[in-house]
Amino acid sequence: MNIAMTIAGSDSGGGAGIQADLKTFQELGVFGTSAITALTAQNTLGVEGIFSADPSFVQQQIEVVMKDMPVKAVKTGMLFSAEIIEAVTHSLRDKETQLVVDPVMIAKGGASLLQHEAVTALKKTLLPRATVLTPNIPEAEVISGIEIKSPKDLEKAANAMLAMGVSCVIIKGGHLEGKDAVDTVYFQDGSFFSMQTKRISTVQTHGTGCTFSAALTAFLAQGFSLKSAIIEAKKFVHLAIQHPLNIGNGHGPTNHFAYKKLSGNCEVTISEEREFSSLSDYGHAKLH
Ligand SMILES: Nc1ncnc2c1ncn2[C@@H]1O[C@H](COP(=O)(O)OP(=O)(O)O)[C@@H](O)[C@H]1O
Ligand SMILES: Cc1ncc(COP(=O)(O)OP(=O)(O)O)c(N)n1
Repeated sequence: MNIAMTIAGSDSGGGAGIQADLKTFQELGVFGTSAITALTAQNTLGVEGIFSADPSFVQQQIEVVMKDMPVKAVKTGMLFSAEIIEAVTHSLRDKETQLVVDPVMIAKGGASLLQHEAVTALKKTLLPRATVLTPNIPEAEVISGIEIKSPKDLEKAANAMLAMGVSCVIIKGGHLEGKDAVDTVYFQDGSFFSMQTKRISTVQTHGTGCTFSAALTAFLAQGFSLKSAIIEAKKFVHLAIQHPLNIGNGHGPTNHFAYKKLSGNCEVTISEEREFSSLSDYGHAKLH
């Protein structure tokens, strides 16, 4: 049995965080373990409370699991503070496991899930250890310090993040407008591809980033190559958005059952064209 770990915050509403990650692992046939960094009191309308875990207890959760079980891939989500980021980095120091860092900063409702001063710790300690970094556009701007207004800016921001030591950067395009949802993928060796699905018009998008990074982690734990794991994760999140469960009165959760139910049947267009010539509407996409 392949084992994965999520190091993230709990979402009491079940659509994001630890809950989304474990549901995704389960649907993909991977045994899920977890280290909880914070509890949130949250529903589809927003986050009403945050209770941080003690950094030493986050470290203990990771180390107790890892000394007993062969965890093949790890993802991080909400890490909340510099102290928790340092504890996580310390716990993973001698481990060879692949690491997906989803640099969760702000929830859809506007609540801050990462303290402002923790960004430096994220960049200096955790990113050099990461296999893949999965920022959305606003997170990519904060981490890279580059304002993203065009596809050229995306590349500049990705290069700035690759220079921090991460092996692969996926800049997610959920926050753009345009008829397609385009994510761009950059590697240390200079190679690149973009992946594109039809943008779905919906408010049922709570936890899309968590679900995408959890699916990527699950495919890596199963031994998929990095490129195929990324593409399958895109299919998983697309189908989860496309077949909503319609729960709650705000941004509802995505449907983690859809990928398995539909046997992963989803069209993704892959392009290695850096000039985005095949992504005709991308240059016109507007940022939120
Ligand atoms: N409306 C949508 N239609 C199709 N795909 C989407 C939509 N919104 C987000 N996605 C996809 O979901 C994944 C998560 O992206 P995003 O929503 O930007 O992350 P985050 O939750 O971190 O803000 C990406 O693969 C993105 O392209
Ligand atoms: C506990 C917790 N972790 C992460 C998030 C944010 O998840 P994300 O996938 O980025 O989704 P949205 O906030 O954009 O819906 C969260 N809300 N709670």
